[in-house]
Amino acid sequence: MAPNLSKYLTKNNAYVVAAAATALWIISSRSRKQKKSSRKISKKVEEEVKYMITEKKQPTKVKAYVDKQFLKNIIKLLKIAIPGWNSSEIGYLILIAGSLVSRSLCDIYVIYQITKIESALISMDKKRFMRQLLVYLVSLPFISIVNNLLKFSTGSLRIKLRTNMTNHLYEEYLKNYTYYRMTNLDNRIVNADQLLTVDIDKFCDGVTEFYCNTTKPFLDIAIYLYKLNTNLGFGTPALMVGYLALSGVILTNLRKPTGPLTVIEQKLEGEYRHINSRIITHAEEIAFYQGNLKEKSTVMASFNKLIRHLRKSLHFHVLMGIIDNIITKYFAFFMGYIAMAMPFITGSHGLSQAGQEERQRTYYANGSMLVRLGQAIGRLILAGRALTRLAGFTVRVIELKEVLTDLNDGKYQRTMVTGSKDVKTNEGKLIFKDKIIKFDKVPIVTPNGDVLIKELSMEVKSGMNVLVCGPNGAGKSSLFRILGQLWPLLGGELTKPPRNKLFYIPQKPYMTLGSLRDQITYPQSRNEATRRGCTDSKLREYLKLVELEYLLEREGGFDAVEDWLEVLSGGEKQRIAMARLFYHAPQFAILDECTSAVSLDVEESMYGYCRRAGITLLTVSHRKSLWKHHEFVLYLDGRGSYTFEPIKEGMEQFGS
Ligand SMILES: Nc1ncnc2c1ncn2[C@@H]1O[C@H](COP(=O)(O)OP(=O)(O)OP(=O)(O)O)[C@@H](O)[C@H]1O
Repeated sequence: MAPNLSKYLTKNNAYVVAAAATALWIISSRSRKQKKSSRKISKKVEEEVKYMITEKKQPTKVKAYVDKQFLKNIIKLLKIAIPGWNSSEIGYLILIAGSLVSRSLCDIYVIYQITKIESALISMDKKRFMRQLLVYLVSLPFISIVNNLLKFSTGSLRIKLRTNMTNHLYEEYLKNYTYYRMTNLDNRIVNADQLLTVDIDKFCDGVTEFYCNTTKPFLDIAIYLYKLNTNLGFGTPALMVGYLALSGVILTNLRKPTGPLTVIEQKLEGEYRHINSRIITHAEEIAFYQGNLKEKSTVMASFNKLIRHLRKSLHFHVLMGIIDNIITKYFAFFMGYIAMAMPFITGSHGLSQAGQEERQRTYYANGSMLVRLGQAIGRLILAGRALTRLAGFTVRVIELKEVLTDLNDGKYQRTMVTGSKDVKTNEGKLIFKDKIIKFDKVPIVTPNGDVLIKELSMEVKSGMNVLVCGPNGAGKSSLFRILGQLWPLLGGELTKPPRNKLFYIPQKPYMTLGSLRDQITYPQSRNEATRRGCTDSKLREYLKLVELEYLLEREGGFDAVEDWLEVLSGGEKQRIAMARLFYHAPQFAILDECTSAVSLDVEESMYGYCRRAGITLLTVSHRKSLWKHHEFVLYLDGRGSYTFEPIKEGMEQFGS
């Protein structure tokens, strides 16, 4: 067991080591100089390029330690990931423990079997040697199956945990308008995509890894302690366990920065991904502006920030790795020798009476077990490292979970523009009633707390189209965000039809992933459309009304699947949105400058159809041509005042 190191201490070896160390020192000092100058440049670029919304926030200290709070948080998350005591997840946990026990037992069996083979060999007993070798050979497939059973159970558990977490969080995220509110009303979470995809996965990986890394060593330690205690007495294993406890405490304290480093790493990864995805989304606009160099500087600033952090993290991990190695590997061996020597030196357990061969056999069998005990202790201490990293992911996922819960309860948190007041949420009264929209002293306030209109009162009955106009930034879209329940109702009383009877067509047309049919029936699926009794010939009629029938021939029918946001022109997308409106035929429709790219004659026929179909329109538009389709006009002056009156002959018409 004892390695003989002195044989390596030769003069030639000393020269080689000294030369290697000098070369290493020269290379590392050169690269340090280069890194310093490149870091200076990248830091300068970074300071010039301000790109993330969070940079407005006060820097907060990240707390992600293995402490009481971590325990509370992880229990909360595990309750989601493991739905109950009789769930399949518990089954997998038991299966993992079972396969770990079997693996440890297999290891012990292999130790004994090899000792028996060696003993037969030393005794020159050919028959016994062949028999033991055969027994060993026969047992090999079984041992291999046991080892891979562990792989299967850990893999399955990981998938199960991820599925449960993802289902739960998406359920919350895509409930009502939470996904909208997370980015528009609350600014605690910046890159929800990173959290929902990567961080959840890493959290589940961390949990599974930690469970395996601790269960196996725990079981190993229990089994080996029992065996060693019976073979060599209490002193030997007790010394090792004492060592485990002490080194665990020291390392947990030294590793404290791992959690916060992980949180920052994931945040920076999220920022970097977000900036990259923006380039993909807005490739055409950037290309027309030839904005590649500007985009490159932004993306590189984000990348450099990430790399600087990763480098800092790497230095910390390397340093910790050195300490970990010393404590968990080399010093553990040192302690192992002392523990093993105890019964031999003191002569306890009758070893002084035993013969040379018996002492040798005891040494090999127990020595191997002690090595494995040392390894198990080392692994347990190293599992602490995974735990500190898991603390980082736990902070990220729990923050997402808490923000989702808050948003679903109507609670928002936002860093306010200096000087603005905190926004109180949902203090107004919402009444659902068919065929009427009535604002009664409703304040129009932005999520930043800026009051656009102190109190708005107006009543729109079915059949009375309203044109909404006013300068940019007056609050036209904001008014509809409150009507559409995206923004909170802060006061007064709002009467409106239920959500499904009010349809909103935004300034930027949205096309979903899917077929041409899906674009018209969005957000309803094909099955829902069929259930409603909608046929393809009806859909063709809607396309004809907006003069898009040619798309059917061009794209290959209603089932054609394309990236419609890319394939269709601006005007075509707006016309599809109108066809969508005809399909849904709501009581009221809000048209927020959604026909700006549509030609006048098509616009004319679209408004005519809405009138015939009994869809009441609230239109935001700067086009004079639309006045004739409306009975009332709401004018917001941009300074906090408004007028709401019927459109009369000879009235001054705003717009172009
Ligand atoms: N999510 C938001 N958070 C904070 N402020 C916002 C938000 N959305 C809009 N605002 C602000 O509210 C004000 C009104 O915006 P709104 O979009 O309602 O204007 P609008 O009258 O529709 O303008 P336009 O004619 O340019 O579309 C603007 O000053 C805008 O900056």
